[in-house]
Amino acid sequence: MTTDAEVLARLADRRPLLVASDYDGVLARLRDVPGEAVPEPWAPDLLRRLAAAPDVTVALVSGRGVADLRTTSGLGEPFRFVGSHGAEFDDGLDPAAAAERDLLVEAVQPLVDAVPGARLEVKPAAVAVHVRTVADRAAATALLERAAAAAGPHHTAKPGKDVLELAVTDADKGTAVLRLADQLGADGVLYLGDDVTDEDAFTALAPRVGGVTVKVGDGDTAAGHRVADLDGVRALLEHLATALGA
Ligand SMILES: O=P(O)(O)OC[C@H]1O[C@H](O[C@H]2O[C@H](CO)[C@@H](O)[C@H](O)[C@H]2O)[C@H](O)[C@@H](O)[C@@H]1O
Repeated sequence: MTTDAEVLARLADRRPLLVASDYDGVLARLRDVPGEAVPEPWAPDLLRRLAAAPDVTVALVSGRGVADLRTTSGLGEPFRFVGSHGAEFDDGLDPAAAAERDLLVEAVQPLVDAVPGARLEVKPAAVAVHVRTVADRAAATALLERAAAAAGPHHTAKPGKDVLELAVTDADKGTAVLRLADQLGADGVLYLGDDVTDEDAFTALAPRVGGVTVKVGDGDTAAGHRVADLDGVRALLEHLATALGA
């Protein structure tokens, strides 16, 4: 960590500081069953260490609903939670979204039931069609296409790792992170993410002075920095904690 060490040292001097991280694939290893994706053993204590530093806020920013994110991660205070790809802040979501989502469930559930290994996850403002455990990859691709068509153009399709989410809002992680940063009056923002929907956050933060974005893993990205995997996330966050004196 040569250049990155300098970047992190400069970031640590900025307060208030927002440390925002995607969950799945960054703080928790990807698993076949979403409910089993618990945090890496090092993550809770390291995040608490960061959050204990003066004027530092740690936020989890996920495609999961906030309630699911809290349950699966086992995390609570003092962290902030942004769920449903930015549609949910800590707790709140427009109740009308649930009714709209139920219509999506009616349209998509029969398609999912027809493909062995596929699973439909029902979230506060979206449904997620999971195909990680579909052995027939052509059938998996076809299912995602059919689900997108069944949802129609008035829903927001968000592709991810072996998943297609169909959301009833057009919220994204970029606007959500900027909103949280503005709420906090943040002078510095760190954002880590591994998936397609994290690109919205990387892009939103790119022009921001004091914004540092980190892509986890391979693939094209708008992020300014990259780490290879979850061990790289751990090293980076430990480095930041040390720079913060935490
Ligand atoms: O924004 P994130 O925190 O990265 O959440 C994105 C989606 O993560 C979950 O799905 C992903 O992780 C699962 C568990 O490891 C894995 O089985 C699945 O293939 C991945 O796509 C979660 O289930 C979704 O609701 C999130 O939107």
